[in-house]
Amino acid sequence: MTMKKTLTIAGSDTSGGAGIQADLKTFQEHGTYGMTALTVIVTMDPENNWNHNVYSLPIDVLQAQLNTALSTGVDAIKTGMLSTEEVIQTAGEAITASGLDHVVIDPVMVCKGEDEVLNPGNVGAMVQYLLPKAEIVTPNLFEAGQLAGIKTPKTVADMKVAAEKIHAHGARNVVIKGGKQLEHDKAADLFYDGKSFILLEAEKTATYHNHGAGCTFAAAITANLANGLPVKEAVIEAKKFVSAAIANGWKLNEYVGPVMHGAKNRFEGTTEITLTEV
Ligand SMILES: Nc1ncnc2c1ncn2[C@@H]1O[C@H](COP(=O)(O)OP(=O)(O)O)[C@@H](O)[C@H]1O
Ligand SMILES: Cc1ncc(COP(=O)(O)O)c(C=O)c1O
Repeated sequence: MTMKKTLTIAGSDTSGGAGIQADLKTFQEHGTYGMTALTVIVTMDPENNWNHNVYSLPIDVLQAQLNTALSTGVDAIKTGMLSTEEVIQTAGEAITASGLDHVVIDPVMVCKGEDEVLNPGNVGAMVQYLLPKAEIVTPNLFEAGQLAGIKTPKTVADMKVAAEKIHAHGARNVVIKGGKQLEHDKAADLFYDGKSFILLEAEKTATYHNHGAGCTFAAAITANLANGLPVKEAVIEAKKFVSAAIANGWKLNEYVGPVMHGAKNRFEGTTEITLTEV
C-alpha cells in the first residue's frame, strides 16, 4: 500500500491545536502521510495568561529537514508560520527546487486576535518568494490586507479587491477567509481563480473554541490536492470539514479551545455550505 505524502513547513504549537500539530492530525484524518519541516516552537505560559513565546530553530536545521522530506518525493506542500525573511526565502527556494504544483501557502502573520505582524519584513518576503509558487493562498482578512497592500477588508467587496491584487502577485488561486470578523451573517470565504469570484458560506458557530481553524482548513486543502481533487473541490471539501471541526471545537483549558481535527470521519455530512458567484 502507498499513501499520498503531504509536507508542512510550519511552527509547532505545543498546545496541539494549530501549527504542525493541526496539520499532521488533519493530514491523517484525510488519509495522507504527513511530514514536517519545523521553523519555530511556540510555547504558552500557564502562569501568565497563556502568553506565547516563540523559539526559532537555526536555518540549517530547517534546511536539513527540507532536504530529508523532499527527497521522498512529496505530493503536496503546505506552509504555515514562517518566522523571518530568511525562513521564508529558504522555504520558497525549497518549493521551487521541488518542482511541485500542489503548494498551499497559509500566510500566517499573527495568532488569532492580535494585529501586529510577527516581523514586518515578512510580508514583502511572502510576496516575493511564496505567492508566485502558490497553487492556493489562504489569508484571513488581516493577512489579505497586508499581502494586497490595502486596509484590512471588511466587506465582500473589499475582499474582491484584495483577491485581485494577491492574484496579480502570482498566486494562481486565492481564498480569503472572512471567518468570524467579516461583517456578514455567515462564515464566508471568497474563492478567486483569476476568472470568477465564488463566495463559500457556512453557518457561523458562536464559539471561542476555534483555535487552529486556519491551519486545519489549509491542511485539509493540501491533503485534498494530494489526493487528486481539483482546486475548487479541494477548497469546498475543506470548507465543509473546517465548519464541522469548528462546530465541534472543545475546551482544552481556561485559555484555549481547539477545533475538532477528527471531524471528517466523525461528523462528515453534518455541515452544509452554499456557493454563490459574486
Ligand atoms: N465562528 C465560525 N463559524 C464557522 N466557521 C468559521 C468561524 N470562524 C472561522 N470560520 C471559518 O474557518 C476557516 C478558518 O478561518 P479563520 O478562523 O478566520 O482563519 P485564521 O485561523 O487563519 O484566522 C474559514 O473557512 C472561516 O470562514
Ligand atoms: C505554530 C502556530 N502556527 C499557526 C498558528 C495560527 O493558528 P490559527 O490556525 O488558529 O490561525 C498558531 C497560533 O497559535 C501557532 O502557534
